Parts: sequence; C-alpha cells; structure tokens
Amino acid sequence: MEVGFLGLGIMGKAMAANLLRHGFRVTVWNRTLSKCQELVALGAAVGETPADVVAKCRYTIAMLSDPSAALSVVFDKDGVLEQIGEGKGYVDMSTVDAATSCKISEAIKQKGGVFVEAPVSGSKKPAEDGQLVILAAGDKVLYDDMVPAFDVLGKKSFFLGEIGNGAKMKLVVNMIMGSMMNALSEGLSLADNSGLSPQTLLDVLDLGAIANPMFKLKGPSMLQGSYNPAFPLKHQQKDMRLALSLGDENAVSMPVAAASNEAFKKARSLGLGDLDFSAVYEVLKGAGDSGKA
Ligand SMILES: NC(=O)C1=CN([C@@H]2O[C@H](COP(=O)(O)OP(=O)(O)OC[C@H]3O[C@@H](n4cnc5c(N)ncnc54)[C@H](OP(=O)(O)O)[C@@H]3O)[C@@H](O)[C@H]2O)C=CC1
Ligand SMILES: O=CC(=O)O
Repeated sequence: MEVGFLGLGIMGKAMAANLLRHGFRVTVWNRTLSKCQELVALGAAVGETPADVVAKCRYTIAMLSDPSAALSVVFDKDGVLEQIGEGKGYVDMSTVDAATSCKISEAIKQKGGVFVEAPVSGSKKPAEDGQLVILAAGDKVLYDDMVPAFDVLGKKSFFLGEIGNGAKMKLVVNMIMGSMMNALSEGLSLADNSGLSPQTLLDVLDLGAIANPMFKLKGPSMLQGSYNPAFPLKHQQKDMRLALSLGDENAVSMPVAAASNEAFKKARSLGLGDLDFSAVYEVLKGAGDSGKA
C-alpha cells in the first residue's frame, strides 16, 4: 500500500518509520523539509509540498501540531486541497477540535475526496511500537481502506461515527490525562513539602487502586527533574484549552480541568512549553516553595 505522510514531528516521524518498516511505500513531507532525510534513509520518497504528496498518493495521512497547522496544510497555497479529488482519501491524525475537523472534511468532500479524522491516544513510545489507540470517525469506506495502516500504527482502532466524534473523544481523554498529571504533581509536591519521600509515594500509588502506566512512567523522571519531551507541554495545554471549549459549548462545568489548564498555561509562560507535559510539576513545586517562605 502506498501512503503519503505530512508532518514529521515526534509522532509523525515514528509513525511514518513504522509504516516503512512494515512494507508500506511512503512519501513524506514536512514544513521543515530537512527533517525528511531521516525517513529517506529508511526508504521514504519526499514530496516538495502537501499538494505534491496528495498528487502522488491515493491515501495521505497528516500528523500536525494543532488546528492552525492542520488548516494551513489543507487550505494554504500548495496545500492538500489543490490535488485532492475523486478516488483520493485524506486522514488527519492530529489532535484538533471538532470544528476544525468538520471544516477540513467539508472542503475535501466538495472536491470529491473522502476524509477520516483519526487522532490517537498514546505517546512517542507507543507510536514507535505501533501501540497507539486510534479514535477514528468520518467516511466508513475510507476507514476500512485504512485498516491495514491503522493495524500497523495502533493496537486498537475505534470507529466512532460522524466527523467530530474522534476529535471530541480525544479531547475528553486528554482532559482527563492533563488533570491526572496535575494531581500527581500536587501529590508529589505535598509529600515532599510535608516531610515524606516522593519516591515512597510513587511506590505506594503503584500498588493501589489508582496505579496507572502514566504515573509509573513519568513519576521517576519528574523526581529527577528530567522532562525530555515525549508529549510536549504546549500540546497538552492546547488539548486542555480545546476540551474546555467543548465543555463551554455543552454547558459542562469542569473546574478540575480549568485549574489544570491554568497550571499548564503558567508552565508555558515560564518557557516550559517544549518540554514534556510532566514539566507542569515545576510550576506546582514552585507553588509549594513560595507557600513555605
Ligand atoms: N507527542 C505525543 O505524545 C502525542 C501527540 N499527539 C498529537 O499529535 C500531533 C503531533 O504531535 P507531535 O508530533 O508531538 O508534535 P511536534 O511538535 O513534535 O510536531 C508538530 C508537527 O507539526 C508541524 N507543523 C507545525 N506547525 C505547522 C504549520 N503551520 N504548517 C505545517 N506544519 C506545521 C511541524 O513541522 P516542523 O517540523 O516544520 O516544525 C511538525 O511536523 C499534535 O496534535 C499532538 O497533540 C497525540 C498523541 C500523542
Ligand atoms: O496526546 C497525548 C497522548 O499521550 O495520548
């Protein structure tokens, strides 16, 4: 199967490499074109523009940072819309809001193409290992065509019906994840500031009912102050913002998510946006320090 791949950031690079390793023919494009070279070394071809990639490939996947990037790659000059049409499918796996996804879907359909949104749950390592959870919605025929690729990229795909449902599901999941990261950070800070060992807290958590892979993976590196980005904090804050907006639209009160969003915003304002989202711990540690002073 031949696929195009737009966006070679942390996730896109790992996903495109995975497809190549499983025998897919992949044509890649990235805004910073030099980042394509690593994929060329693995056998990828390169398109000069998103339009080039779509012209060459029947199916094109995108994995881009946020709504503005997702829209730009489709609607701007040399974008996807210039070459999409009858017989071509576009699959956006970026985390965006439902309105962005619907706008892209409508434009693709007007040109005669088909569209699936398919954001993913799982970070850099699951992307490398083909263990993502795929939250797809949109054109069911295109979804079925993409199953061989989804089977390589993920451990499970959900088809959630109409466009927007994949985006919404992803935002709900990441809203919970961001709030959990804040709760863990506050707990570590409270343990530390009240004379307990934060490492012992992690050990206790791991043996009880709220044990989870995220606490287990991120806790030890947070205690070392090590925030090598797997999931950049700026993207987690974008997801909290979009989830809160979904809450606004549906009159759902989300005080925990709102407080968590403030902590992520504060972390961004301190220049931590490109670090892993667990760096929000630095903000909450800071709050504890100033409380003691
Ligand atoms: N990292 C993670 O753990 C996970 C991330 N996600 C989601 O996946 C998406 C990608 O995440 P990730 O790979 O971590 O992000 P990165 O920041 O590593 O990569 C972002 C990608 O988007 C491109 N991009 C940014 N702005 C534009 C633009 N205006 N026009 C064209 N391309 C643009 C970047 O290009 P360039 O190289 O030129 O900057 C890069 O290829 C995000 O929506 C994120 O929320 C979902 C699950 C897990
Ligand atoms: O979106 C991030 C993730 O880990 O999932």
